[in-house]
Amino acid sequence: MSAQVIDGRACARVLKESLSADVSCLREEGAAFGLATILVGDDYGSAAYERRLRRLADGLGVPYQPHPLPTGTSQDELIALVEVLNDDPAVSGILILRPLPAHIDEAAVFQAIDPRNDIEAVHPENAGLLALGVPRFVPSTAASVFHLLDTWLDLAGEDRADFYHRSLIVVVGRSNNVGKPAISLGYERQATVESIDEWADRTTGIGRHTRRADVLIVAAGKAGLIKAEHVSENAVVIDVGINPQTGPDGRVHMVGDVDYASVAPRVRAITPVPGGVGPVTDVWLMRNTVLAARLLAQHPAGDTSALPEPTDSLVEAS
Ligand SMILES: Nc1nc(=O)c2c([nH]1)NC[C@@H]1CN(c3ccc(C(=O)N[C@@H](CCC(=O)O)C(=O)O)cc3)C=[N+]21
Repeated sequence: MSAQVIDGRACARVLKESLSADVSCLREEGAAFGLATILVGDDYGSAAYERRLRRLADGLGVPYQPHPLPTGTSQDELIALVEVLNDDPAVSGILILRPLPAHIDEAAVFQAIDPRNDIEAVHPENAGLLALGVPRFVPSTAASVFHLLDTWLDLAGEDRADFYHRSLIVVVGRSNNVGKPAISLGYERQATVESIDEWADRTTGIGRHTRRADVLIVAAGKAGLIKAEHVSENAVVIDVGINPQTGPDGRVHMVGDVDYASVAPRVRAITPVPGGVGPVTDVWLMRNTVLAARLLAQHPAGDTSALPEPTDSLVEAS
């Protein structure tokens, strides 16, 4: 039996339609909104992602400001740009692409973002709210992982609450932008959550942990890390990895952290790369940009003493 393929592109199309309606609403209301991205240097994955966002913003009619900066940009210059964007009424969401060059202290830059514009929840206030289970913004990649899971459960006729409640979710990778938020979202669903990284068990290997997973979320950034021997037959596998790899034809293409050819025939369901988590992430970021506009409309610039209480309506679509 081969796994069910969880179709990220189809899922993204549905999200995009409802987002289109939200964008029209914002326009009618005359609300200012838009996405600003900052890309320092020329990281391959970040540049590819930035191009995707540019196209999507265009297609949806979301005003888009790209800010490409040279690798040598200083931390002070970067923070100065963030402060300009914080005060720009035409910017509701700010995305700083990672990784930043080594001479820049990421945490210092993230702290400079106005929490109301912080659509990836990298500012300590928003990261803290997420960890406490009352998120203002849910970071787009982790949000997409659980949106795909929720949607697949509905299609499979599984009761969401019951499924999560009896499931062990194993998250491979502990990054601030994917692994840690995914753990929080798993907790929120009352699942049992285990967090490991690729070094979790140098002597016995990661299989001892991953083989027990009902849901395996892989965000380690290592091509082909998860092979058939690492998964159980009932597992639902979500592959967050997007690793550039040069094919025999000399062209670069993206591969996941899961060795799809060996794993897919063995498990219950799996997301492909490309066409899995990635396309949903793109749309979710736009969605957060629209949510940020609503938040800003309620609390205009200068009103920093009264940051809004996070509410459910600003967090989850369904
Ligand atoms: N602060 C920050 N947040 C990020 O979320 C972030 C980042 N920095 N830096 C770069 C990586 C990369 N990333 C991608 C997201 C979607 C696709 C995507 O949609 N990929 C398509 C196409 C892949 C292909 O080209 O074959 C797919 O998976 O189907 C790709 C890459 C987000 N990143």
